[in-house]
Amino acid sequence: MAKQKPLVVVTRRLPDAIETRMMELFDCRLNMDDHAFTREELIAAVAEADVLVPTVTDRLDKGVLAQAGPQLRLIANFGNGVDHIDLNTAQQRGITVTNTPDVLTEDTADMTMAMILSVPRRVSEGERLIRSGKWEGWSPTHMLGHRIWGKRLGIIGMGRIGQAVARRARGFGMAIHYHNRQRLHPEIEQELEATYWESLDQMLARTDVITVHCPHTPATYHLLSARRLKLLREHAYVVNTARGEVIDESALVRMLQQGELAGAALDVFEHEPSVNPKLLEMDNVVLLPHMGSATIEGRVDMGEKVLVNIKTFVDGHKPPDRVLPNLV
Ligand SMILES: O=CC(=O)O
Repeated sequence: MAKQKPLVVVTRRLPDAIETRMMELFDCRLNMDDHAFTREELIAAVAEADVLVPTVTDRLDKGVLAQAGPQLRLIANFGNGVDHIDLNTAQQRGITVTNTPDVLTEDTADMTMAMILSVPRRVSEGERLIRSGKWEGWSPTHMLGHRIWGKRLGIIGMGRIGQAVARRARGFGMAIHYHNRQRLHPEIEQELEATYWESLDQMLARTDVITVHCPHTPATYHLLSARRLKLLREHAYVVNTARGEVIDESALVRMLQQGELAGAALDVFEHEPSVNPKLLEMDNVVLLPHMGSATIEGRVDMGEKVLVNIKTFVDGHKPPDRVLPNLV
């Protein structure tokens, strides 16, 4: 890199310790009021930056990346998912892309487990009742939910997060089923006592709770389509801490409205930050504002990864968490 200190543009506020270190290492432009960048601001950033540190709220599509200056060599994403970045265009332009895997696995799995428990056991509903001041005391038939123990969990996408969810769910007495492009190594499958379904359709028809852990790619867009959602049984629950786009959200809402599903717990949405208003009216739905990896420890670890990726890259080495160029 020609300049001594590369210009690093960071699109959102990061934990203090990370921003401080970032400013020591690089010539940094931070976003002090933490607003989500507009398209114009993103275009200005890619036109100028040597390194861009975006997040999931920045749509780096073909049009934006087409305006990148030749000096933009690295997009060091703060986050695991890179579906907001047009990887084809980045590849054509020879831009390296990194992400922050591993460090958010356990936090996201914890949140997923909380969501798996929350709808069948009516956690949010109960809390709302107390806050409304209308609770009249315990009764044997009041606020009955459904047992989780002994139920079948269907995991779509058995990567790091899917496996971490499987480990937790086994502790809650759930039977683990999964669908993945590739079958797990037999040793891991055995350790998790997991049943592999090559056919997603077949798994959907046989499980009680479905949880999504695959990335959003062109191949997984609406993987849970209207047709596939219909394969779920009426008592089934759908949990999503991955990406909203993997589920046909309108079809999901229709089914919930018609009582064709028992409930859903959603941390991600197809058109974030908008949430389908019909979901807001449903008691059997738990809604969270994309908080899967939102722990202080996790966000600091993610920031550390971003620092390491940038530093190794500007020092002329291959950054550890490369999404592009592909490792293969
Ligand atoms: O959603 C958050 C991430 O992809 O890290």
